Amino acid sequence: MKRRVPLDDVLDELSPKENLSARDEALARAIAIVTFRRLGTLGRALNERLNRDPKDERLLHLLAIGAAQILFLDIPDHAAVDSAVRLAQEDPKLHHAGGFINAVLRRVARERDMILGAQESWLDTPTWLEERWVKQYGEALAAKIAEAHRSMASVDLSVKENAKDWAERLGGVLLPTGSIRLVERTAIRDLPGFDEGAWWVQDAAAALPARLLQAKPGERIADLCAAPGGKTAQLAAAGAEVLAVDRSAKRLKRLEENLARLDLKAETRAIDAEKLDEAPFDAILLDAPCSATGTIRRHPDVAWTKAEEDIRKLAGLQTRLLDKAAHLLKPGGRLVYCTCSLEAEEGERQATEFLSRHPDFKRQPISADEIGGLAECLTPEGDVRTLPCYLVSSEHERGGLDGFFIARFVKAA
Ligand SMILES: C[S@@+](CC[C@H](N)C(=O)[O-])C[C@H]1O[C@@H](n2cnc3c(N)ncnc32)[C@H](O)[C@@H]1O
Repeated sequence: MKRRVPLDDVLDELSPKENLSARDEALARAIAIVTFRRLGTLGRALNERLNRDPKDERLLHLLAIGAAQILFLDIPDHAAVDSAVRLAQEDPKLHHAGGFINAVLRRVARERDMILGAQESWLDTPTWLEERWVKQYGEALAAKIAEAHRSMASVDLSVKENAKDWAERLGGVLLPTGSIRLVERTAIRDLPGFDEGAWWVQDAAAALPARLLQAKPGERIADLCAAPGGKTAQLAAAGAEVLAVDRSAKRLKRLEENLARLDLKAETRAIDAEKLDEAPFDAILLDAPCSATGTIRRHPDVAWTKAEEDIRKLAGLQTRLLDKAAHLLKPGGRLVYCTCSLEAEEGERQATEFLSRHPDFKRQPISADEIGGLAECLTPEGDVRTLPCYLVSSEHERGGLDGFFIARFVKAA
């Protein structure tokens, strides 16, 4: 959080060094994720139970991860307390703090019901994001977004074909948008169809942009920010000849591995899309880099590692990539722009400003039928705006959608 590095990157760096087993790594990840998800609740619970402000930051961190396990994970209280005390004892600066940690965490365990009973919608959201979302979505909807971020996201799959059959085989639910939602938590690699590459993990909202591009067999399509390749896979599965571009060679390698498992083909190019020089394409998908505030359910660290200035910088990059995409498109070609952000600067505003900069482009409004009838996800302009509090169903414990903005444009013939 201090270095403002995404949790996944930190864990990727630490796991090999610490030589963790897969089980321990999964536990470490779960503890870190829930600590970020409930950081506000944890901070308040601890503050109210500390009669002095601990000077040592690491002491606070140990208390927070201990309290996160006690309050939100299926870990016995004594194990959570013990591991926090042991970690303190191994630290020369904190070895004297064992008794204090023990007392505070045992009190958290005793007062669990009181802590969990007093939950306000906004407690786990940084103020700067709360202010933005209230301004953009209004008080009531914004509070629902904040509440949705408290729950884990569901696991959704995109299939190459026969979605209905696969939903049955996997014991999942076929969503109106065509994705399969898994009802029970399971190890993905052990599920039928993984080894044969019949499906891939992709949030139901993330599956919409490529579908809305309506790729046809043989069309030449550029996916300008392609890795790790969920959308490239959809375009290739539809029979298009895809050029998958990404600035990161490392992420593009993951895309290649993913496509190999799925037995799908695409040409790949590790290059900054702003520098791409190619003959014009029939269609372009631009899933631009963004603040990712639409994925906070999956990556709760985003809320605490991103800042307002990131949104400004990323919006500038999105604008440049949109202009580049406009240039790379054939007359009559289609462009789908999307970001997994809840912020208007990265979505609605980009679309409006793009149309005023490019009079040769028109918006091609999206209809409810194209997104499984989810009319609540359509803006008055005909763009798509999904939110984590949409598509929640009582049939399965976990619901929701990643927060995406999607607009579709056509270049004049
Ligand atoms: C939102 S992710 C793409 C996710 C991907 N479309 C999918 O569905 O799996 C954005 C990607 O853009 C890449 N990126 C960022 N800036 C770029 C640039 N200037 N040119 C090309 N790729 C870029 C990042 O490396 C990252 O992989």
